[in-house]
Amino acid sequence: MEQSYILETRALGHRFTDGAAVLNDICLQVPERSVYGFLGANGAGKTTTLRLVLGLLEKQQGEILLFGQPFGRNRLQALQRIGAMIESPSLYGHLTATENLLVLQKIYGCPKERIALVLEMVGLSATGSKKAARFSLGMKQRLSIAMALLHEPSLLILDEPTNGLDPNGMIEVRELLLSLNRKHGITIVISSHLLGEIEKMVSHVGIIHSGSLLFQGTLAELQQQRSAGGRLSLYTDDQSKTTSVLRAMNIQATFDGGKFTMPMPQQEMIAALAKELIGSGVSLYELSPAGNDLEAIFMDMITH
Ligand SMILES: Nc1ncnc2c1ncn2[C@@H]1O[C@H](COP(=O)(O)OP(=O)(O)OP(=O)(O)O)[C@@H](O)[C@H]1O
Repeated sequence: MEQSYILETRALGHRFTDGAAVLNDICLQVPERSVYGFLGANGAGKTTTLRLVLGLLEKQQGEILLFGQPFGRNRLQALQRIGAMIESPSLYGHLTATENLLVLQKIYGCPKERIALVLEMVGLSATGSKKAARFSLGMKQRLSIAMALLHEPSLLILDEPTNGLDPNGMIEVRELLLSLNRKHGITIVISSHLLGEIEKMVSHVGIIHSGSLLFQGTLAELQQQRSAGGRLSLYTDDQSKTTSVLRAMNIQATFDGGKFTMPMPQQEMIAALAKELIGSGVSLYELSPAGNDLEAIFMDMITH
């Protein structure tokens, strides 16, 4: 059975006036109830893609499908089901959290009760008469997310919501998004230029570089892709004895920065290597995958 996507783009392309193409053939596939991390360095094309998806930029090339329907035809119905935060949050600094939400509630015409509900969802119920201008950046981000949630969207599109946050603020936003996804079943598309910031919350990843999608799949698939070409790192107390053991076992390794690295051997070979080293009186400090974290995968993909 063909998988259905809550958001799909087909061969999406874009070029700003007089400029070179900034998006080429972007085919995003965002499964329902996923947390989709849209990753790319500054200028890769994330914001442009998301603006096109939200109809904030006029589509030039390709197709956009939202909730299984072509975007152009069902624009308003689709937008009513999407909450978005593109670039920095725009809040009224002289108003409280509730007052900021009241402004939007009147525009959307949604029930007033939603205000207390979304404040609860983002953990801002207790901010009372405090004006938004006096909120921390993390609180401002959460208020913006509350605003995006007011009309009960089933898809949330957030452009770099952790930008500029300190580690605590990032954890706050991450936990909030995870609970929105798990408890309320909201599909989330979140863009970031830092994989480390979002890898703990995403189920799917799309990596964009210079306007082209380099990878798309589950987080596990991304990790597998890396392990296939992975390396093993070895750190011992005795370089010369270790070199002899490696030679005797016919393992090609390089020595750099106090550690040996080698192409990832089969599991049995790793066990045999550990046994041989210990048997030769070598102290084994570390035997682990090298450069296998997601940040390394990401850097590897965008530099090759
Ligand atoms: N209004 C515009 N006019 C001309 N070029 C633009 C415009 N907006 C973006 N660009 C260019 O399009 C490319 C993609 O920009 P975009 O903002 O989509 O990247 P991004 O991945 O969101 O990066 P960032 O993380 O810096 O926001 C960049 O080269 C950018 O300079």
